Amino acid sequence: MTPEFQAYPHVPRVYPPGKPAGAGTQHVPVLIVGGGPVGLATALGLARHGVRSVLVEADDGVCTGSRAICISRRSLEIIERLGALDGFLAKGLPWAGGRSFYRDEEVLHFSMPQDAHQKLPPMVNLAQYHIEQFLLDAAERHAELIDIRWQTKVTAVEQRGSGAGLTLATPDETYNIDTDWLVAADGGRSAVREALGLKLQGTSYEGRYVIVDIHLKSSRPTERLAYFDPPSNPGSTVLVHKQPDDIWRIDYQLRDDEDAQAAVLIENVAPRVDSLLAMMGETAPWHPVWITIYKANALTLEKYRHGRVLFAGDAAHLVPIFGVRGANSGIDDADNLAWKLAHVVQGKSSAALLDSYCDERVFAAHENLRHGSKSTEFMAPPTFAFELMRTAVLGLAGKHPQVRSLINPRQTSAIAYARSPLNAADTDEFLAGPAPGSVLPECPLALLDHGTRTARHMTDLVNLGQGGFVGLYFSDDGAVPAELAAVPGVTMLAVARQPLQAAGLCAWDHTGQLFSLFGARHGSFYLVRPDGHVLGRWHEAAAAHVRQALATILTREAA
Ligand SMILES: O=C(O)CCc1cccc(O)c1
Repeated sequence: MTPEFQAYPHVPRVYPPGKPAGAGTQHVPVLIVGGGPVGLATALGLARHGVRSVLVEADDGVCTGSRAICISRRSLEIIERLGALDGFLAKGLPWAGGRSFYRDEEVLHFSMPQDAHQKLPPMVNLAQYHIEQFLLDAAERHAELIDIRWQTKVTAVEQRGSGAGLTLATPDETYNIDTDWLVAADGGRSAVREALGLKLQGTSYEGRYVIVDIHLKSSRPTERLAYFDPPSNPGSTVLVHKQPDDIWRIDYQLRDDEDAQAAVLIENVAPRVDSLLAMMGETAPWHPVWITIYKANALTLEKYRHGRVLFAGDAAHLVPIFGVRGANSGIDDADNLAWKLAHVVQGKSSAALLDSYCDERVFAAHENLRHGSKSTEFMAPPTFAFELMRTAVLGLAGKHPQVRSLINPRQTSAIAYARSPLNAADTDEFLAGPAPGSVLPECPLALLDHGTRTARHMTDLVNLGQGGFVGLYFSDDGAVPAELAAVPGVTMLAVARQPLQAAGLCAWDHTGQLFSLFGARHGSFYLVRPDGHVLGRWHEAAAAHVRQALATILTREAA
């Protein structure tokens, strides 16, 4: 019998059409198109700096259907800075690894980096409507800075030297709006990208996957399960992920000769799900919730800055789902863009800073596409040669651990901007620690704030900068030299072996690990950007080094 569809256990709020702020053409400093995770994260990032934005979204609320499902540790770090983490941790299902099977043999058991240093799980699973809802809840707490206009479509974009003019249409009216800066976070079918006549470049893969969300009660742990040529679905590749609320995501590969329209019909999906669940030993009744079809794309724009228009997320790049770099790379785009755009809007930096958004995030997209393409070529071999290689690897992996790394799904991880034009190149030799452009390694510490001690982690220190730069001065006793403490625009903290002379904020290395993790000695100094990437580091830092590194960013000449 064909199982009955069930609704997702989430009833999204329906918002009325947004309204223009008054009569005539309104002028706003920043207009964000797209109310998905990337648009919301950008608006929240700007709000953190006190920058107002108008966000327009074509739909009447958060998305229906579950799209992205895996949020990485790096994204969670960013989301914490945006003030939205609690819901992600309360609702999301944490996981740290997975298993791959070839026919009926387990050929890989992988773990993502996870140790006692970490504050956040390597990954949490939750539906995209949850992701959007938690970000939206945070945005609604900043209603004075974020003006969200639902049911608002972009029908025309005119680029100007000083910004852009847009025509917006709601079911009730059409109006014009001018903006100094336009952020296009309007997804894979971006209306802004279309209006500007820009094209994504790269590879579109032919292999098709059916994506099914089902409702199923099961006490299985949360892990990534990949089945290659399983007895339940011979010749196919199947991925299984657990989501909150007894929802399960199943992705299975279609044969080349299968008809796409027929493939998404429940009568054709149900037998495959039945046989998969039977193979897995799942006996509880299940119900389909959502079915769609997917083809992997590895595409990007060549530039993400086009004058006053900035592209982010799927509007800028389309990354294969395998390895979960889609939503996660978009959240990273938003994090990189928001502080830079805020600096420009507030007159602290010239518009040229936004070229580094393009440099860094286009570089990141190419890294993501490289890994995502390798994963796709393994999950859905595009040619006979790839197929042959995969069969050989899977056949050998059971007995030969050396080949197992080729099956590893290459899950997303933070990207180091090793060649960023912003980096202050190393002039001192560091034997360990994050190089300029890298993110901070995680480690527990004790934060002392004028005598009060709290348990914290390294990445929490980025938040103490309240959107600005943070200086970490490694010191035996917790004292920071007066000339460093006086550098404007930097929240200065001592990282102390023993906080005997600590005045103000001090990170006490109470477990004795921080100095070696950072390759630091007494006097070493790390300058950290608002997005947690290292700008520069020195063993004997002078205020002049820090001022010079900041000057690359905090210049006010017109671009
Ligand atoms: O585990 C993977 O590599 C992909 C998981 C995933 C992510 C987003 C959508 C989807 O259907 C599966």
